[in-house]
Amino acid sequence: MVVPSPTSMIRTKKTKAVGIPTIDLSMERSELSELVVKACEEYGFFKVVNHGIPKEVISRLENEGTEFFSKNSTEKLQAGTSTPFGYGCKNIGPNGDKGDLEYLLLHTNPNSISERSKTIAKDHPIKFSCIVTDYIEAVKELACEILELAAEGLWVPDKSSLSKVIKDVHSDSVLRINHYPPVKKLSKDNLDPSKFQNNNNTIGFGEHSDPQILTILRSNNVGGLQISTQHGLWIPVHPDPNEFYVMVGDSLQVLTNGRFVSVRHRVLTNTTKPRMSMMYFAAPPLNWWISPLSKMVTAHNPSLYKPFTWAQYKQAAYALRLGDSRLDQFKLQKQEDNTHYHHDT
Ligand SMILES: C=C1C[C@]23C[C@@]1(O)CC[C@H]2[C@@]12CCC[C@@](C)(C(=O)O1)[C@H]2[C@@H]3C(=O)O
Ligand SMILES: O=C(O)CCC(=O)C(=O)O
Ligand SMILES: [Fe+2]
Repeated sequence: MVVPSPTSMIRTKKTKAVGIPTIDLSMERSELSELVVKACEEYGFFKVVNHGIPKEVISRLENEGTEFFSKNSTEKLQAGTSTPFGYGCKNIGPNGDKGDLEYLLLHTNPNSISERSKTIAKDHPIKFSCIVTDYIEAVKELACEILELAAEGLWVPDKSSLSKVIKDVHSDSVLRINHYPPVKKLSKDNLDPSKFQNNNNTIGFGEHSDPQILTILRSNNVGGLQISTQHGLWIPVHPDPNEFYVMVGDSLQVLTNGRFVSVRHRVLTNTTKPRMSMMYFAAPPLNWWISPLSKMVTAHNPSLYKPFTWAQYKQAAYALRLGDSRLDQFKLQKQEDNTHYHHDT
């Protein structure tokens, strides 16, 4: 069932109610797949309930995050600075983007996790590594389930055409744990009403879309996340520590030939409480080609994008600023005959 969550309901100037869809995964499959497609088309964002991920899998990772971020900065820096993996503070990405946060960015490859665990959790690396791996396995399953429902709802002949990409052992998926300390100070910047709707807050994580296929997000009970509608209206997302939010990434927008939209989002900091969020960014292997699924391309609906590999897209993303529309450089001109750019599925 898609229900607008009351706390995220806001009214536009036209007094139209907008609410973030909530999808109950215990529902009947054919109905579910339609709801997933609808939410991905309208918002590129939805909440899932009855996801089946045990509470302990989530709380163990949350406790590890709390323990890590409560260390002093010298200790945290010993985890290795984010280039791109490791510990980062204030700096987001390589091009000068700043946020009021600190984070741990980990590749989901098991060898990479066990290596990083030795510096992140020096006194219990094996336990840390198991907790991170268990969480990743659980959210990967959830991401696959959602991608299979999406494929079913789109009537793609091979239901696993999207999920198999992130199940691949060479998948380039990433886990990020963000910690936003409370920010009280009012700077000149956040008094500019053209920039932010809530001028009591500073930007924790600037506006952007995620480049990957799908993001599975979970946070503690502290809000701050906002999503942008396709009309540019910012909607606050109510925090729910027991549930997950799903975001369509740029790559899924391309795979569906623009039918699904990657959601632009940002985080405003809280003035009193720290926010902690965990994101699993489901990505293909580096050498994997991203282009619209053949089912999504017809003579009337030609391909909107030039094919590119995930490595090429990542390179483009890392060359740009956080908020840049990095898909623009892969868009095809409308008049070109581009029906042949698609995957054979
Ligand atoms: C400024 C940047 C940070 C980012 C890489 C980028 O150059 C542009 C995209 C950013 C983003 C957003 C989603 C999660 C993330 C890990 C990713 O893959 O792309 C971040 C990158 C990052 O924080 O390093
Ligand atoms: O911290 C959050 O809630 C979202 C952060 C985010 O968008 C990101 O890390 O890509
Ligand atoms: Fe994001």
